[in-house]
Amino acid sequence: MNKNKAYYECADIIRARTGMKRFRTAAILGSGLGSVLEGIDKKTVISYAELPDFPLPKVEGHAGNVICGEINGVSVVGFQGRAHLYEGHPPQSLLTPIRTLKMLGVEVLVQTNSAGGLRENLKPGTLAVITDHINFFGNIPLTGENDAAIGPRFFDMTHAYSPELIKIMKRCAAEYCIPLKEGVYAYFMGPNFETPAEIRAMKLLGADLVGMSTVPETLTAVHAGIQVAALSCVTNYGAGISKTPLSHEETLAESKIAGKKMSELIFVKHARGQLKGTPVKIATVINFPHGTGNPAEYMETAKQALESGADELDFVFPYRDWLNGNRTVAVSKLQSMSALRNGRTVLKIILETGELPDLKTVREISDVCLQTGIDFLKTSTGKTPVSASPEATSVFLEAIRDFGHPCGIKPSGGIRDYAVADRYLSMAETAWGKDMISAANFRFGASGLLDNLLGGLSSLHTENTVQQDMKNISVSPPFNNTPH
Ligand SMILES: O=P(O)(O)O[C@H]1O[C@H](CO)[C@@H](O)[C@H]1O
Ligand SMILES: Nc1nc2[nH]cnc2c(=O)[nH]1
Repeated sequence: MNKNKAYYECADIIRARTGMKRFRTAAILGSGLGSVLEGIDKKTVISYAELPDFPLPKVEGHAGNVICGEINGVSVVGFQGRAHLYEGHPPQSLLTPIRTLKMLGVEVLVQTNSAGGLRENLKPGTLAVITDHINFFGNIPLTGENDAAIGPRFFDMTHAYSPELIKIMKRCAAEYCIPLKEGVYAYFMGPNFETPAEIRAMKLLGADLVGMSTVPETLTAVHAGIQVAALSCVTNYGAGISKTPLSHEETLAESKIAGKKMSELIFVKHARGQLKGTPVKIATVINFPHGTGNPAEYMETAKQALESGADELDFVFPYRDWLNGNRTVAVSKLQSMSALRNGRTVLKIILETGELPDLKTVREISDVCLQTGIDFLKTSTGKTPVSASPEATSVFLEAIRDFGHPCGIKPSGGIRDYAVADRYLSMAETAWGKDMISAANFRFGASGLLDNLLGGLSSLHTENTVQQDMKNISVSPPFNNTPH
């Protein structure tokens, strides 16, 4: 093998920067899907620009970073974005990323892409596993001199997309309730989207999906003996089927939603794996941050989160519906979310009190939430100019007192120091009695607060006493019975 090839050097750089010798699994994240690996453990980010001969993506939605780390203890190398031939890269330049993976020991490559759907059931937002592809464009990375040390001159493509990996993907999707379709991907070089006649022709030929990527990488990986799985996120119907003109903006907007769905699923599941056997609870936000999400999508996300092991859901109340006079719509969305819970789910409702016009509205929405039987009233997302306020918290406390059934409160957003936190805590103690406050009915939502609190506490107590205090907070009973 020719040791001067750039992919040796790229692999050496990745090994040196990460301190990891070998990676078993790799992922290529397509248009708008780059965020899928953001939350992996032991993350190292390396720009493609630091790697010799690595083709740099020139199109929006392809960040151009290698992200390395671990998921559930498995070493993973991910490419945030890819170069496409339509950007003007010589076909052979696409060998470098895949052969770098080969040099790193990668055995399985999972590709993702954004694609057009050619069938009714492949509508925007659908995820589909690729079972095979059609490629009429001869200009692929493997034309030219063959490197026999990597793979043979002629190679078999009968099972280009590993049947074993397809089975595993389908099994995982079923296990985690992810609707997953399948299809044959037709490769067009782009950069134009297809004509309606091309789409009709592709349908006749047996294609289900259409896109401008993935195939060059699949060919290069199969040649190198790497197993390939590929997942399309359908961002639009193909030309002529779609009612609107196609655009990259649409691709990015749709893939952002699906990408979020993919990563939420991966990371709730991941968090459950990491936290197995510990008392730490897993919560995820739903309909976040504006409360204006598509119900079909956020219900699906919530369902998947629960299936993946989430303990708690923080649902943003559709307050804009409410403020626009669509109160019934807002209440029905709340009820649907509440109905999704299993026996142990804790449901917190974020009212976004800083966006509500007055305290009367805070009270009206609090009452509706309490009647729905939710577990916590939470003030804010932290994403609006006004977050938690003592006034809104006081309305929560009154509403819960008047309702007569246990429900917790969670002031959230903008609470950064001990003194402010203490004020909220004192309000709850006055309303409910000091001994009645526990983690089951009083929480803070403030990522910046913990260090400040621990700092404050440790100046008053020894470390052991602090731990004892924290334990006491979480075990003392809330009301006569726990929140439902
Ligand atoms: O396949 P990826 O790179 O995900 O992106 C797809 O979306 C872009 C068009 O909007 C094209 O690059 C097409 O191939
Ligand atoms: N070629 C092609 N690529 C896409 N990427 C996202 N949608 C499409 C599409 O309809 N056609």
